[in-house]
Amino acid sequence: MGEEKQHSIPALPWMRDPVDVTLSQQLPLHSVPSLHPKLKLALEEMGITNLFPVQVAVWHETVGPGNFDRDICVNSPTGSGKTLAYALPLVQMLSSHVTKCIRALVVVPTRDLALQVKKVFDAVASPLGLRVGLAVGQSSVADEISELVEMPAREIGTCYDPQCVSLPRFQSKVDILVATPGRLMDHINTTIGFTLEHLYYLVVDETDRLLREAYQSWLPTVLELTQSKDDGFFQSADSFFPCSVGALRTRRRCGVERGFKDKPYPRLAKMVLSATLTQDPGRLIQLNLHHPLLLKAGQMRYRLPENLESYKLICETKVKPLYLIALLKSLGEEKCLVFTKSVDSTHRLCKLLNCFEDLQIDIKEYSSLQHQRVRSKTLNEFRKGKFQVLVSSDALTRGMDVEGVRNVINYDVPKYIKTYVHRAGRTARAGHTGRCFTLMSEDEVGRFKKLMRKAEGGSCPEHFVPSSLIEALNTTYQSALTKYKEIISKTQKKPKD
Ligand SMILES: Nc1ncnc2c1ncn2[C@@H]1O[C@H](COP(=O)(O)OP(=O)(O)OP(=O)(O)O)[C@@H](O)[C@H]1O
Repeated sequence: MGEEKQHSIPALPWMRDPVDVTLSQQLPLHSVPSLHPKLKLALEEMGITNLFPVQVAVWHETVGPGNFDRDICVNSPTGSGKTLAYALPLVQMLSSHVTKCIRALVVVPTRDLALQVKKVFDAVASPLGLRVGLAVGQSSVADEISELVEMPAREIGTCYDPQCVSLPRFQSKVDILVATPGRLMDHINTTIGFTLEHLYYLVVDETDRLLREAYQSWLPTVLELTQSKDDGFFQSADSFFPCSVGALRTRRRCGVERGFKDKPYPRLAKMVLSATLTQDPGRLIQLNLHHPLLLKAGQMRYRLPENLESYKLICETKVKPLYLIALLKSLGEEKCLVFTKSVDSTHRLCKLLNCFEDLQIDIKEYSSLQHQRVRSKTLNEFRKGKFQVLVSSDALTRGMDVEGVRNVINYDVPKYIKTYVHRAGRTARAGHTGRCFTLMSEDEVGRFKKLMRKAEGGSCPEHFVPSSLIEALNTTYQSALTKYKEIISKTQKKPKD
């Protein structure tokens, strides 16, 4: 709740004077200073001709004159291109010195998001000879390990006892690791040969979400593991098996710490990003940021995408499904994402919608109750346009980039502006247009208006569905309701003893 409070002046001094990203212009690739020709080519193959403002600003602070002297915090709208904003400088900076060890770690909150981020990295990293790995628990641990760590050939008589004089040499197979916190911790705790000792860069995407949930203390663990050898942490040989680059001393970027009279010290360079970056000092302190620089879009704390139109649709609660169907019908064949308040509501709504006769709209459910494989399959089919409407709880709100989603519908009014920002942000991405409709009763209008005032671009006129459409669907709705109630009562009937 505390985080949702509107702080007009952030408590942290460095947050009060941000670089306004909206003042940067898009930049054609040929004008991007120092852009590696292979990276330029890779971007062109992705259909990218210009860098977006946030990408230009981050480039300037990392590869450009900023020289990554400060840790970078990015607060820019959904769909503004934050993934490439960090992927491009990381890939360019890592490509100058090729050695196989994990030198960049990107942590994201969910598996589907990690898969999406890896895809972006693959497109730009492989042309520069860099490999990207995944630690997300999509496959078995053994399969994942075999993709990440090169096992030493076992010779007769060798053992993996750390006390043993001739230690086996493990080697990382990847340069960049995209991970979710849970599986990352599994590898840290149990995978022999997995080390973050050589990490230069740490990216925490969807920072506010990741900082809210501690996930077995992943962040303090990563920070501790990547501390300078001078701190003595790595001097205990029995904590880790060395990798083949063990002799190579990681030369991280130097930062000049105040109070140490220009004495440089090795530091892990960090980038943290979100469309709704927390301002809570208690949360941000966990990141141990080095003279952080805030790159922010616009004046207000929350900003909606420029080409997003928000509408409210007022109806009585008991006829919400009918209005939803009428709205979906009126939107024709456009791809829509419908958000509900919970996993249960998603399931119930989907069941009810599928009781409508002759609806001629394909509707599927995406929920955390489903097995990951089912979820990923549903998402892939939705991406490919195999069905039109996906109903989801907030499991899908963060970061997911599905091409062609023209409409987002809030079946339930979001409680917080952050939730609205992330849900609505599944459309109107990368400069495209999009609409977000929120269904609500008269009673909810006041609270919703108050909520929307917290976001830049939060004007929200009323949308009307033609009453003729509502009337035409009413009979079908009544029979769908009856059918739905029958199904529910059947499933709830307990078997007799
Ligand atoms: N320079 C560019 N030119 C054209 N398209 C781009 C460019 N950069 C990114 N995109 C596209 O914009 C879309 C949104 O990018 P991305 O997913 O990185 O946004 P985001 O800011 O991380 O959003 P969110 O906050 O929702 O995670 C993607 O489809 C991506 O391919």
